[in-house]
Amino acid sequence: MSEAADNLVQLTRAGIQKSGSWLVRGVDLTVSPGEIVTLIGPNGSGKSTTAKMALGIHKPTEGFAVRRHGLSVGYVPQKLSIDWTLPLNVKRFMRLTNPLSDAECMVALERTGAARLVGEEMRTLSGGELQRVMLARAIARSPDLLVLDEPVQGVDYAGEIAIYSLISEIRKTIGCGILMISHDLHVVMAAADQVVCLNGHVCCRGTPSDVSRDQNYHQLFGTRAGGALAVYEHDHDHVHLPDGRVRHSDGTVCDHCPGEHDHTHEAHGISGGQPSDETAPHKRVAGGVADA
Ligand SMILES: Nc1ncnc2c1ncn2[C@@H]1O[C@H](COP(=O)(O)OP(=O)(O)OP(=O)(O)O)[C@@H](O)[C@H]1O
Repeated sequence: MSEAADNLVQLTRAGIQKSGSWLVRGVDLTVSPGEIVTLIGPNGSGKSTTAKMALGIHKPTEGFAVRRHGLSVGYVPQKLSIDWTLPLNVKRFMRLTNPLSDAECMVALERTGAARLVGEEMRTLSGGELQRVMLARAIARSPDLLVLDEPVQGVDYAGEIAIYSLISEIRKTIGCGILMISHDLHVVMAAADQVVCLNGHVCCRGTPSDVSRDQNYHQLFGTRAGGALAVYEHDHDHVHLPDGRVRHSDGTVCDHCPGEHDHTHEAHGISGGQPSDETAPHKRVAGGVADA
């Protein structure tokens, strides 16, 4: 079987023109099973339009969009067109477009950590809860391809990390390919296998570290780019030495320290250099998000 035939979706020189203007043009893109591809770019750069070409919602004006035969897709759109004044609980929402059994609803909600919300009114959910419910609805039928348009909107920073971790877990358990859109640069870059940076056309592309070093990426995002490709660092005010002792930031060393050490969690750009010796702060990737 050819490589192309293994792809869930493939865009080739794809573009969309409306009223004489190109919304996006010349996009080459593939998503394979188990792969996370992230579209980044400023507002209006064509991310949603590109995703909609991949989904088949928009037909390319030029180029091609090819989906694998019989492809099943789960989609979390950027906006829901729901009248929030009407009563609608989570279970009914899950079934709006999907004839799911109670058990199927619960399995999907459990997978996204939202089972306790099943009887809640949609309009009362927090940003993070809403995203988990939308994810549950999208994965309820174990799709081959999951398309997520801004999956962390309305979610605070800690919640973002949890959601990206969940997305990474979903990719592993379901084995689906994921096309994800974000204009956030920080954690999302580290969560992807491939990054496609759009600005009406493909500005640059590659692995997260390729893109973070690309001149075009830096020109597009300026100073924001420097802090991108964030991994979730766990910084300590102290260093654990190889012999088990602890050295504090003031240079003092002790054999055993009672009480808690101060730990802070921050996102840092990978380009800032990798810690390499025992003096480096402990470092881990947020929730295993960057695990390929
Ligand atoms: N149906 C349409 N008709 C005309 N123009 C459109 C249509 N849909 C999108 N556009 C325009 O195409 C451009 C790309 O829009 P798109 O929604 O794809 O961008 P985006 O990168 O997803 O933006 P954002 O980050 O703000 O969500 C924008 O200038 C938008 O106004």
